[in-house]
Amino acid sequence: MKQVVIATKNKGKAKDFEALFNPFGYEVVTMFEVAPDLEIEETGTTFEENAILKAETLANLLGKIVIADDSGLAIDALNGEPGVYSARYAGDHDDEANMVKVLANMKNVQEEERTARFCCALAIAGPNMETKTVFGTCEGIIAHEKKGTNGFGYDPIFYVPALEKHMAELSGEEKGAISHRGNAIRKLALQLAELLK
Ligand SMILES: O=c1nc[nH]c2c1ncn2[C@H]1C[C@H](O)[C@@H](COP(=O)(O)OP(=O)(O)OP(=O)(O)O)O1
Ligand SMILES: [Mg+2]
Repeated sequence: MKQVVIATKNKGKAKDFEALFNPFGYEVVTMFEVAPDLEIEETGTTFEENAILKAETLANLLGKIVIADDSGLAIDALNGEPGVYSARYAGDHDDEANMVKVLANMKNVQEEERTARFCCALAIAGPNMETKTVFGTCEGIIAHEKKGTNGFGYDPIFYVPALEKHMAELSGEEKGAISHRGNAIRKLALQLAELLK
């Protein structure tokens, strides 16, 4: 099977990418397989900067084409927080604690003010090519409680009005069709077949 290397150590994210790539005959390979001890510090202040950092670091190490994803949740009532710091919002990469913190900060926010979006910057880097980035978003509403067990991160508290479901109630395929990650990948689609051949 053809392979696509993703510079991630997030198993939920890797599953999202599998739903997006497997139908096209690509196996998803992550840092767990190719560089389990590599720690990439996310020092950027934008999603794009961090995606480029992750993609270029792993591409340089492996000498092959790598895709990286830096993503997060931007909540309007919290001035775009947690944003680039989504993974570290409540401390150290704890999805459960991050959701508790969002729900607490949104406690007194009225329905119409609960708008938010997931954002995803993808970077693709490799030998003898200029690093490219694309950006995708997915609009939704911060719910008052968690619902659903699929997905990862903030999916249980993110309500998707168009589908009348929380993101964590969607299958991988359903999520990919409307997600920030899916929307970003679709912007790369034309180049991907050429780059990953
Ligand atoms: O579809 C999503 N559904 C729910 N939550 C999501 C999603 N997409 C990003 N998020 C949240 C999870 C994490 O709190 C942060 C990503 O942080 P981000 O640094 O990009 O990923 P990460 O550190 O988990 O893994 P890695 O850097 O190894 O790819 O935004
Ligand atoms: Mg990260």
